[in-house]
Amino acid sequence: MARKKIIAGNWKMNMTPSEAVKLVETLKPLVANEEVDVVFCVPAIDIIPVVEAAKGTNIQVGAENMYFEEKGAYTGEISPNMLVDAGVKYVVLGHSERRGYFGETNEDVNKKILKAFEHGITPIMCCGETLTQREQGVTMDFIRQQVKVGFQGVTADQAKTAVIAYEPIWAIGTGKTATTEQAQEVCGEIRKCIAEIYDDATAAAIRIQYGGSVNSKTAADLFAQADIDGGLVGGASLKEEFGQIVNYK
Ligand SMILES: O=C(CO)COP(=O)(O)O
Repeated sequence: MARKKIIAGNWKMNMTPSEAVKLVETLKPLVANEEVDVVFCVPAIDIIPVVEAAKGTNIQVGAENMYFEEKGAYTGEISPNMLVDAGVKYVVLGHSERRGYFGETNEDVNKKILKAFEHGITPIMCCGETLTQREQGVTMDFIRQQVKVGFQGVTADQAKTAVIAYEPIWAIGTGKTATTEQAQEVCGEIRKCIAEIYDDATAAAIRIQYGGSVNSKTAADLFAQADIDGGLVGGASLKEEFGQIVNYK
């Protein structure tokens, strides 16, 4: 069965709650497309107003992070239950900004992925290499490790529903999109890695996005690649352009 494309916006640390509601109102008619899954991953404080503003539309709401404990003395963190109760369906985990600025390890990401599944939230696990790693030819070794550790203890049935976002760090926020060939090559390798960990059926079901300076000009070519099932979009998800990306065909 063909995989349904999933096109997600990652707002990062942008949009106050009132700005968020305005943006949803603007984008609502533009992102209408039942053929793809449309997800807005928004800052924690925007989740409740965005869920409310998106009611009755095809927009699903995601979080940008989540903690791996159920509750308790973890000042500043957000639990899976809180997200579920607020109406969240997806959570971005292991974004390179969280790994880079906040020290998240593959092991942390793994704990979060397991917790997300336990609560019925679909993880969007990010992976991707730095420019130095690409130049050194260790891109796939690095990503394989991120995927292997990230998915430790995840069952095949869970993995089938997961989303992996391949985001080369050198392409994030730089305006430098990976070429379609580069993006397809790595996404194809990630799918092979899933086949090795699980089996062909799991590899065929899991959705793999590309992220890194995706825009309305590059989306169609990227999303037409055999192993690219959509995108994780930063900057362009905050603009009307996101409507063109969702309706890339
Ligand atoms: O990090 C990204 C999405 O998670 C990509 O961000 P940009 O689309 O702004 O490059």
